[in-house]
Amino acid sequence: MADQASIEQSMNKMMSSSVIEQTSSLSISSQNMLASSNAPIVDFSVGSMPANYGYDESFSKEDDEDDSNEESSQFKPRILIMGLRKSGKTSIKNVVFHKMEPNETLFLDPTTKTNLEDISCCSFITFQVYDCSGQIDLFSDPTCDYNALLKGCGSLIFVIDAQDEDQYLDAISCLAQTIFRGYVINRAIKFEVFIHKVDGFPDEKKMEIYNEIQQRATEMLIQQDSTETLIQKIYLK
Ligand SMILES: Nc1nc2c(ncn2[C@@H]2O[C@H](COP(=O)(O)OP(=O)(O)OP(=O)(O)O)[C@@H](O)[C@H]2O)c(=O)[nH]1
Repeated sequence: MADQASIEQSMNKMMSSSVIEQTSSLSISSQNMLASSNAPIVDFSVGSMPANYGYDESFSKEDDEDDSNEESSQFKPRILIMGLRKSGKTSIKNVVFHKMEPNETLFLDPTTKTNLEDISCCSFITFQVYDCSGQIDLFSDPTCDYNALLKGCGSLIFVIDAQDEDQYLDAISCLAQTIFRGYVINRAIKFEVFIHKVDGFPDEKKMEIYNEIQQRATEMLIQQDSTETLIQKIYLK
């Protein structure tokens, strides 16, 4: 099992890479999202992964020790990258994990199916990254077992293209749907929203986009919450 401090270090590295430096990150804690109003606030940050980060609740350390290498590989911490088409998911993955030059991302082909990759930062830091295709809706694709995918997911990164005004509202709506459905399947998922492609925008515009996404996503989540629970806190990081 990977050392938590090392995973933390590698994730922090990921967050400081060049692509993400140009990306405003709005982090939403699922525990806070739909928690009842008197529940404690549990802030999530990249530096605070729980011990069972990315594992099914049913998975225990003993299970890991008993399993063969092949079997235990399915219990590696998992990160899911989702978002509409051309939002920049594969670019982020390649720049962060494969040291691709940002300008080379111009030539990436569209992702047509969910790509799973094992990432090894060193011999004992490994995790899995799922790059989902923005061309298909994960929740209505009969070939995708989204239940299993989300159940074993520790963190879900949703990428929004800040430059694509045509898909902007659709992206926020998809984000709200994804959070809502993901939370039903796995309450431990940590949701990270990357407001991407803000390079070239003045700070004022960045903040405008940031606030709009936060506000609209909050409204949509409140609408979808059929119980009496409320979004308790959304915070910026
Ligand atoms: N301006 C700008 N463009 C970017 C950035 N990151 C990625 N892009 C461009 O966005 C386009 C789409 O990037 P992809 O990574 O293929 O997007 P995707 O979300 O994986 O797309 P699908 O395969 O359709 O799901 C490419 O032309 C990238 O060069 C960024 O930070 N800024």
